Amino acid sequence: MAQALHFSISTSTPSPNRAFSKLSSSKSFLSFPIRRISPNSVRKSITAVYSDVVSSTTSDNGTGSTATSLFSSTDSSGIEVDTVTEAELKENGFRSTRRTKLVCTIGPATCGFEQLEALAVGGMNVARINMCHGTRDWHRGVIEKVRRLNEEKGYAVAIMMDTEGSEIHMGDFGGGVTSAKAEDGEIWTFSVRAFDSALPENTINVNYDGFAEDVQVGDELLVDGGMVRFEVIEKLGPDVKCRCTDPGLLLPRANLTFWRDGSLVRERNAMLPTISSKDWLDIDFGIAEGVDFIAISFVKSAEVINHLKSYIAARSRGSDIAVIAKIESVDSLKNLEDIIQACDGAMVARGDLGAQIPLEQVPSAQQRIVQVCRQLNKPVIVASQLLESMIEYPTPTRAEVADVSEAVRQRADALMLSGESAMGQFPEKALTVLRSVSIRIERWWREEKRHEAMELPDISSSFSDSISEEICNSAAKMANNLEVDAIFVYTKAGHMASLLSRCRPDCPIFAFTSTTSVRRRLNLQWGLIPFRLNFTDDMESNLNKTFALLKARGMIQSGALVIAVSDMLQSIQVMNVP
Ligand SMILES: Nc1ncnc2c1ncn2[C@@H]1O[C@H](COP(=O)(O)OP(=O)(O)O)[C@@H](O)[C@H]1O
Ligand SMILES: C=C(OP(=O)(O)O)C(=O)O
Ligand SMILES: [K+]
Ligand SMILES: [Mg+2]
Repeated sequence: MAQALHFSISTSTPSPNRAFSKLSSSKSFLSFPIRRISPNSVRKSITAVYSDVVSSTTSDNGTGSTATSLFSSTDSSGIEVDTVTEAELKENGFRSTRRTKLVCTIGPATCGFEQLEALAVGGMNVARINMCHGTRDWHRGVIEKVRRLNEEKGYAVAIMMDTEGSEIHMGDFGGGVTSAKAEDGEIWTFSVRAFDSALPENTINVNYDGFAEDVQVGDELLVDGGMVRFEVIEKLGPDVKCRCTDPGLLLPRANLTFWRDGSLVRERNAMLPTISSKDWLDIDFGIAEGVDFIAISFVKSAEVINHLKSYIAARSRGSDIAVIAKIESVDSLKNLEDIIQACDGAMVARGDLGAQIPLEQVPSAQQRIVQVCRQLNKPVIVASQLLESMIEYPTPTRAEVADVSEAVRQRADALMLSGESAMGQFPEKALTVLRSVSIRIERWWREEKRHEAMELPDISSSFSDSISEEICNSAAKMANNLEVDAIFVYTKAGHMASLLSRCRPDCPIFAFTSTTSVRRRLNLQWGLIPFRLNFTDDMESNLNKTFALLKARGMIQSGALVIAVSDMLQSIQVMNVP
């Protein structure tokens, strides 16, 4: 098969601008010669066409839901983008758009339509529902409201369903009790008994039947990774009596770990399946509801991810639910590379991770997970306790702001709120803190011109993929060197968009996709501004159409310098907006 690369230059109407002076004065920013076709030409479009690839690249599986946003329902040839991004682009231009994505856990504090809308306005890209809590009907209600929000108001908020996993945790308190305080020295009973009426005082239900057998007198029992600690003092049949050694607040369904002689007791845990029978029912629910992401708790190995992916593929033909591996156990760290390779994205689930490894090792684990994900081109979310104090207080601690900054500086794809948005008193304020800290840090490194020199390994498995990868690496580098205003990528399944995101360029990446579900999924990835747009294989007409639509809405201005990349034509073009 002939696999030739052809480079061509196209020309268009002259207009004096920055690009021209840059292009004509630059030494040679590309390794191949650029032939001037017309001395008058100002717009140069350098196109590398690899024709054999056109048909074999990404196929558009799944048509996605037929979104009828207010902005497009009257005109199928229109462009769909959310009002927040539109306003941001109009007011601040390209460079100031936020690159780090934001995930909010939805709970009682945020499950109303107006509350969800306020989060969307505040920059929520993904709504997470945690199947540890609430009923399926409750979660269905949230999904419906997010869908309605997307359809009525033009958002593309994606839904992530997080499974419970089969780790050991406390039950609900019953009787509408939402928390309990354990005081120093108090005796509490942890029981596997099935209580038919209200729980006796200072009693906690444990979900794992083997609990009373597994623990030993003298063991240390950690609630929620050490937020509250107990010492086991006596075993009485199904009841385990414990003395509180570190007081604190007990929350329903908090995770339990037990430690013996300073190490985590894991033998029995290891026999529990990663995906429990309840999780499978929740997964069926997620597939039926068409969620965008399914996050799997306590992943131990790549096999479980592969298993789930083939299950989803068989169950939902053509759907593109992405599987997110939660890295929150010792085993998941041991098998990190294999797990990341197998999944579609990962979460640094610091809550449980901090209960399984010493706390002082969590930051280096986070750094490693973020780096491996970036190298293997999988989106990564940094989660848990980012703004924990904001569950109760309207301002974050300085330490929390520093932690958020560090995750942004590591160029994680996304930051996540848990309790802060699910049941805290200041969900919108917490989101505002994530947003403003992200924007500030991102601006800072652009001002300092800190391009990151991370070694990105080749990850392609075919020659065609290698071309896409090289094009994206080059386009991102060109974008930085030429200081372009934006990269445009026309992408069917989102692959080219994610390869560009992986390079973390200085400018935003406008990702145009014809599929609503792909648009939602791209919402999790760093630096991507996903638009839904019908486009063809004719790049010239795609670009003209895009420029016209974006200009009409005031989202770009004439003269802006843009690099366009496409996965149909495998091309790079540099041009000014006419
Ligand atoms: N669907 C829900 N219904 C009720 N409470 C919830 C729900 N989702 C989350 N929460 C509350 O928010 C807290 C933080 O959420 P999250 O971090 O997702 O769970 P967990 O603390 O179990 O790891 C939970 O402990 C719980 O109190
Ligand atoms: C995000 C986490 O998982 P969950 O909230 O489901 O425990 C975590 O442990 O940090
Ligand atoms: K969970
Ligand atoms: Mg967890």
